[in-house]
Amino acid sequence: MSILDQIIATKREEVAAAKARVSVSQLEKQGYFARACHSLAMSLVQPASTGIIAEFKRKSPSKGIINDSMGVDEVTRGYVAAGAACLSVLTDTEYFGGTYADFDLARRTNPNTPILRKDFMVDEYQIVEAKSMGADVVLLIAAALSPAEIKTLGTLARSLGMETLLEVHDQEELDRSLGDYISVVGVNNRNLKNFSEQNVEASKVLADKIPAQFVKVSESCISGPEIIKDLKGFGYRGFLIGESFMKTSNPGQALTDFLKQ
Ligand SMILES: O=C(O)c1ccccc1NCC(=O)[C@H](O)[C@H](O)COP(=O)(O)O
Repeated sequence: MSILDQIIATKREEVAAAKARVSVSQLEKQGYFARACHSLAMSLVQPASTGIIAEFKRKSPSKGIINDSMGVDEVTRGYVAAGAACLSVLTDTEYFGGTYADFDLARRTNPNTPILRKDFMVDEYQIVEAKSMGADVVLLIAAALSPAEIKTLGTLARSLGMETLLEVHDQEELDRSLGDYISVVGVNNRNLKNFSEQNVEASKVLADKIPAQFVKVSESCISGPEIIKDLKGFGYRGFLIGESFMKTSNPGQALTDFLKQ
């Protein structure tokens, strides 16, 4: 069983437990459910946008502990001050050390910035939950979902006013997953089945395969500003970065330094 299969199996158990605790109709009455969302796509295409989607990430299956000493409020405030176009906040606890409380604090700290709920979405319940948490964008990972599941989850997310970030790693995933329920296409440079790649080749290979109407985002393994310059030449407008910032003692400053070079 790959790590992705393990994560998805755990996620299905967690969702079943969450459904037993809080019903969909309760979710629809609470939190930020009625809030209007910010647009990730619009934020990325602004002429002055940095394109950076800055991630709060404590640990990961590929790297282990990255940063377990800093708070989400301090880190995300630093990211936004440095010019992040969007925040990404992990809500998976088991594998990434994120929590719903992290998301809530990021939302309250940064009311005017789009925030991606970074988790493994496998059930419509999580889409409603994301809206009630105050998410603007949800992630749909093609390696973990069938085309029918992507359509169902994406259609629901869009009907609730959120955007969808479709994540693919190769052309087969891209070709079977696109639809009008997808807002933005992200190429994950990391192969989630075996963590083999540590470069951004996947983004380069897929750049001209992504239809022009979708804003392109490159995700993972972005270790320096020169890589962003290179990817911009391939048409990328968004750059999802976690570890490079989170492994420093001041992630906001690390983003500032990235943007200066
Ligand atoms: O990061 C992992 O090890 C990982 C393992 C299994 C599934 C997903 C995983 N990462 C999710 C991500 O998409 C990254 O957190 C995100 O793109 C930022 O990547 P990085 O800049 O390399 O931290």
